[in-house]
Amino acid sequence: MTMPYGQRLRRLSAERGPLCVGIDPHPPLLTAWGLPTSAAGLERFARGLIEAIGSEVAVFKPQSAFFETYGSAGIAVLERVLADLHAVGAISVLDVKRGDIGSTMDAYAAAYLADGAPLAADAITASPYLGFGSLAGAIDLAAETGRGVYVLALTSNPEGPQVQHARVADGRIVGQAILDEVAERNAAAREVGELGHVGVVVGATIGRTAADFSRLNGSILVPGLGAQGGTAAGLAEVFGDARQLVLPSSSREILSAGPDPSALRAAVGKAQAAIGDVIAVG
Ligand SMILES: O=c1ccn([C@@H]2O[C@H](COP(=O)(O)O)[C@@H](O)[C@H]2O)c(=O)[nH]1
Repeated sequence: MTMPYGQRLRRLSAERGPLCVGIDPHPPLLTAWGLPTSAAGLERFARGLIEAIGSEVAVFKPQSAFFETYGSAGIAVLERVLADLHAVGAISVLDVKRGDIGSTMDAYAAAYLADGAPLAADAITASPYLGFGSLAGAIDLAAETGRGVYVLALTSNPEGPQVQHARVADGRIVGQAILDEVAERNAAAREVGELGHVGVVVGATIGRTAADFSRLNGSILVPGLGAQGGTAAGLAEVFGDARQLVLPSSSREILSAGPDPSALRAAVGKAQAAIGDVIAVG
């Protein structure tokens, strides 16, 4: 039977360090790497990155938008990137931020979380803003197949609080209500001392927060480091005692060190050291 996502993530983070490298092939990055802004350039960028650092990083997060830009050719590259990540033993979190009515969400789940699906990843990002319950099919399928779902809770962008800080009927902010829903889905894993398979996305940029992560028992994917202004040192302030759950994610800051493989490895090493000073995984 496949190992549950939470266990796989814990094991690999302990081995390689808790770092997620985002694969965000922005056109200016392709140009800076001396590559054409085409599906061929995209492929050399993404697969060259994995060749350089794939065996040293626990988690990669391909950003689907940059692959979709090139249509079916870009999606074909994404399929090969997901296969490469599997081959180097890294965890893939496909950043697709899907969210829809339940019946359609089930189809997205079949596309990304079912065994044998061409675009199957180890986890996806999902949006709960059609209601947390609409994600139930994806969360259930992920549990069955040893995969994960990261639910947007408190995002890194400045517009996020307009929705995520609004109050629900009992006075909690929406972001906290999402954290609490995720905690409920992870409660059974908590009882057996394992990390649950439902994670959340919380930006490194949100600053000091009253959010309560104490019952979460799931991975906290934390984008916003580097290019958006978040720092590894700031993680302690944002997450306090929950920082053991944090999976910091960095895209442009690391990618801009390429294409030289040794420079990419140095950028990864630097990020891992800075994160290691704040988070000890065991
Ligand atoms: O709250 C969120 C959720 C997702 N993202 C995504 O992460 C990367 C960030 O890239 P950087 O270059 O490290 O800024 C990107 O794919 C976003 O779509 C996020 O930034 N914030």
